[in-house]
Amino acid sequence: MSAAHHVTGPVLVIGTGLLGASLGLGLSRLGVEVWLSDPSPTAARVAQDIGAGTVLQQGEETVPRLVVVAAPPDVTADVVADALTHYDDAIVLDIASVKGSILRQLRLRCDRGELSEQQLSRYVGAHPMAGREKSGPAAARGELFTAMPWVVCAHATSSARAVRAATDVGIDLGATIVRLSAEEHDAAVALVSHFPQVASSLLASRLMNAPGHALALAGNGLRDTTRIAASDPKLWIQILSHNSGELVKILYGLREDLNRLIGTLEDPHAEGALLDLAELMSEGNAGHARIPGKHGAPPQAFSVVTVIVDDRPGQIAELLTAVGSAGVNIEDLRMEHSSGHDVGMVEISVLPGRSAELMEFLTEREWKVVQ
Ligand SMILES: NC(=O)C1=CN([C@@H]2O[C@H](COP(=O)(O)OP(=O)(O)OC[C@H]3O[C@@H](n4cnc5c(N)ncnc54)[C@H](O)[C@@H]3O)[C@@H](O)[C@H]2O)C=CC1
Ligand SMILES: O=C(O)C(=O)Cc1ccc(O)cc1
Repeated sequence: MSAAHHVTGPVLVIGTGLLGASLGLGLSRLGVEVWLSDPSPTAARVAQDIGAGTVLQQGEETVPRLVVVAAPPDVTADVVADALTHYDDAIVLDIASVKGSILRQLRLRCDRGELSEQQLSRYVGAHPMAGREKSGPAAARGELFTAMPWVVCAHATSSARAVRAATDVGIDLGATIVRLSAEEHDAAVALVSHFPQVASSLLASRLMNAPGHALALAGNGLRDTTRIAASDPKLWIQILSHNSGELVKILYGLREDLNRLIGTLEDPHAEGALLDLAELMSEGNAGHARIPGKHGAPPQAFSVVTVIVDDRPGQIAELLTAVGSAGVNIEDLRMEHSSGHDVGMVEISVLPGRSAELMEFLTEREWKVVQ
């Protein structure tokens, strides 16, 4: 398939894991010529097999217009520097989750004379705020970046051509462009990505020795808050250590809040203790309400219509078809199974103005709507 796009190939993707293969897949589908390279021949072959591009064979030369480095953060600066040196006209972009440490390593190379200013001007950092808990090319999705933020971090001497290319990749992949400096980026992701990862891992680690009967009671609250605890430790060790300065500032604040909470709960009957707890909860409500909705839209509270379905093949598909024929858009969907029962609860989030008519529509068609 070939569609209108801004990126001009050939594009060389170095590192063909989850992110590199997803990017290759997205650009290949638009008709851009994509070459793939990875020290793991298996990762490169799998990426090729899913349609992310063509493996660049050992010793084979290409003249890419754009190089995208999608390697782990630890090696990203080295791979970027090699690409800037080897391909003397290509724009080089990296998509690692941290930006400041990579830029600092590249600047150091300039200071040492290992990289010229002209070479550094062809580099721009980027970061798609899109991913999965899985790694490797087999988990790649061409639409991974659609409607997700794509941060472009131009540095003081990035050329206009390099910034344009980094932006064009995001636009072609359907992402939403955000421009930040590397410092602004690292402070922002420490708060909205790295801290949630640590919080989720800390929370889930409390479950390691939990008795089976306690885990059997787990509901969506626990599943929601521990989802990203399943992330790849190899990658996250690198992300957290590269952005430790920003993350530690947030953890100091958390430590203060935790100390305050522990103090309150140690004596919940003390004067002011309940007010303290109420404040904690309402501060949480206020923070949660500030998280933007889908596609960066303002936060929006949806109404949830809950339907009980039999746990048998085809039920969900029938329910979704019914919602579609009611002409109501599904904003979010989740399903809960109660263990030991052969029914499931489907929670359908819709715009608040549409829930009453959807409930009536489904009830009339004999769906078991929870009133
Ligand atoms: N996983 C996620 O959700 C997100 C990851 N990122 C960033 O994308 C980059 C790649 O992450 P994933 O694709 O998730 O990891 P991955 O583990 O799925 O893939 C990484 C690939 O890099 C290759 N690699 C290792 N050393 C290399 C080297 N020296 N040169 C070239 N390739 C090398 C590996 O063989 C592997 O195929 C990382 O920098 C990560 O911070 C960015 C946004 C989201
Ligand atoms: O799954 C999620 O909620 C994520 O936030 C995924 C993610 C992981 C790492 C990144 O650098 C960017 C995005």
